[in-house]
Amino acid sequence: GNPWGYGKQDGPSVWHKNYPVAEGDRQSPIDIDPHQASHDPSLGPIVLNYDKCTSIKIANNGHSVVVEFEDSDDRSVIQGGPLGNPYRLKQFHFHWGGKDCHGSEHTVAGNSYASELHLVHWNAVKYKTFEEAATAPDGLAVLGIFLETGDDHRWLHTITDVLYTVKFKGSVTDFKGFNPKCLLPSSLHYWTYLGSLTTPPLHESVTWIVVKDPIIVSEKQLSKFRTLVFTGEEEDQRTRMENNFRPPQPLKGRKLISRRV
Ligand SMILES: CN[C@@H]1CN(c2cccc(OC)c2)S(=O)(=O)c2sc(S(N)(=O)=O)cc21
Ligand SMILES: [Zn+2]
Repeated sequence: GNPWGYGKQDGPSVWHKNYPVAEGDRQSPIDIDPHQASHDPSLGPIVLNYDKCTSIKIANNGHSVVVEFEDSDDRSVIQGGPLGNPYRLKQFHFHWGGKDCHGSEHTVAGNSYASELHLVHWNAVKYKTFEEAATAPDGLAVLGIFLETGDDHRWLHTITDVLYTVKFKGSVTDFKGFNPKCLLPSSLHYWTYLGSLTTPPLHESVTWIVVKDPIIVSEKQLSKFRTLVFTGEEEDQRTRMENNFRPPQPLKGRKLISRRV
């Protein structure tokens, strides 16, 4: 079975037993209090160079649905903002709830969104491999985008229409030609802080960049994520994939910085 999950026995409240860093000083997600954020005028805009990005496959890893990218060169990078150099896009995935009232990992003034999209990037300037970067304090940069329910999202269909092909843990499907730029809101006003992976191994290696404006997706599109299961096809247990989010963690004195566009 899974070494960790989101259930009673293996969920976020017991992760610290196998991953003691869960109680560390820079854990994620956090509750974002917009009034606590300091404005840093020297903080520039986030720049996404995704025009040459190459998506490869979509997979169910038993925790979420993940779209993987070719990351053997600098064809798709994020830079600017708090980042000292370009970080390569490796994958994106989602977290969502069983109902629309919760599902995001970061919260804003205590409020949850229905889902949260994470675009995971790594510092290939300083580190030779993703795995090495994933354990370094400046190794990863994750762009977080909130999803709120409302009208249909015109591009999310490209993903929700193929979710039935990755229903079970371990399933993978070719997924080429998808550019995640179509999943971003128009304004990239963001908050940034130093944190961690929100899943085991919970490495404290992430510069978080959380975009303020949500994208709007329909309840019907979101419900398709809940047709995935945490379990493998060979298992007799079918556990619906939902509520795959970690609750907010203590800020422990960290500075939250905000950048208005
Ligand atoms: C299962 N969860 C993912 C684990 N990953 C991973 C894969 C391979 C090695 C490794 O550490 C050495 C980590 S990851 O870095 O791609 C990320 S980022 C992330 S989130 N929610 O904080 O954005 C979750 C995961
Ligand atoms: Zn995530």
